[in-house]
Amino acid sequence: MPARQILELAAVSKVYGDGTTTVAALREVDLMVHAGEFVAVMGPSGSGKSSLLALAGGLDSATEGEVYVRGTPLGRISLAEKARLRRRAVGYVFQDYNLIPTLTAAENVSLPLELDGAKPAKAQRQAKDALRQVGIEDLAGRFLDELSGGQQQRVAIARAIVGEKALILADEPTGALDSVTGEEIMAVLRRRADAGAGVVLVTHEARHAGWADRVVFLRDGRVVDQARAETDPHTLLTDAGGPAR
Ligand SMILES: Nc1ncnc2c1ncn2[C@@H]1O[C@H](COP(=O)(O)OP(=O)(O)OP(=O)(O)O)[C@@H](O)[C@H]1O
Repeated sequence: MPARQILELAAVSKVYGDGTTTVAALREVDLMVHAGEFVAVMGPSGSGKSSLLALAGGLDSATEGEVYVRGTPLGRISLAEKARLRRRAVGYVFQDYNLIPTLTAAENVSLPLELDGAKPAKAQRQAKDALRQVGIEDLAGRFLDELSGGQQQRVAIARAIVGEKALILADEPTGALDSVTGEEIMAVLRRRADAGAGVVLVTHEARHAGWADRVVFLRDGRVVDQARAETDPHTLLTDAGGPAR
């Protein structure tokens, strides 16, 4: 049986702005991520990595092409349906965390589940488990402003993995973490993929890409290379100076 498709970008282009000030952030990108697959996206600054992730998570819309999450075309459903799909199926780690400062760590993680109708006791249990996976279970009752930057980043990761999301999208999720904790987070993402999630990680760190099944390399909004992770990701970085496709 073919692996279940979790995410597909089909000829997706993204243009920001209009008139004379347009920026083509993505150009006809095709990408498929299956259940159980961990894909790393690498590329120079401005190559379109965050744009790709935002489109995959339904936070922004494609200018051309279509994004499918579990087979649902995001461009052809209502905003309410998109919000529901995002809450249920997609975990997103934002670069700037996007946490709610007036809530505790545990509340930040359980809130999306409760908004989606989960019973509070179950949501709190799942939140605690997610915090345990990222190594900060003991900080569950702390408010956000009582946490360090790295601890807040771990709360953001816990919120993305809670409730067994089908698709986990992580934009540079370890910037505030020391290298040992960063590796632990990679192991958490790897485990989520092994349990059946599709995982897409944007990273500058070749070391982290080593946890992925596949590395997608972007340049000027185009996919220029896809390598199995056995390829040393450094090779991709040094090849970046070659001609665009
Ligand atoms: N909201 C926006 N409005 C206008 N241009 C944008 C917007 N967001 C991104 N861009 C432009 O689109 C291009 C791709 O940006 P994007 O943030 O996706 O790249 P990136 O590879 O994630 O970069 P970095 O590694 O620096 O985070 C860049 O030229 C950027 O300036």
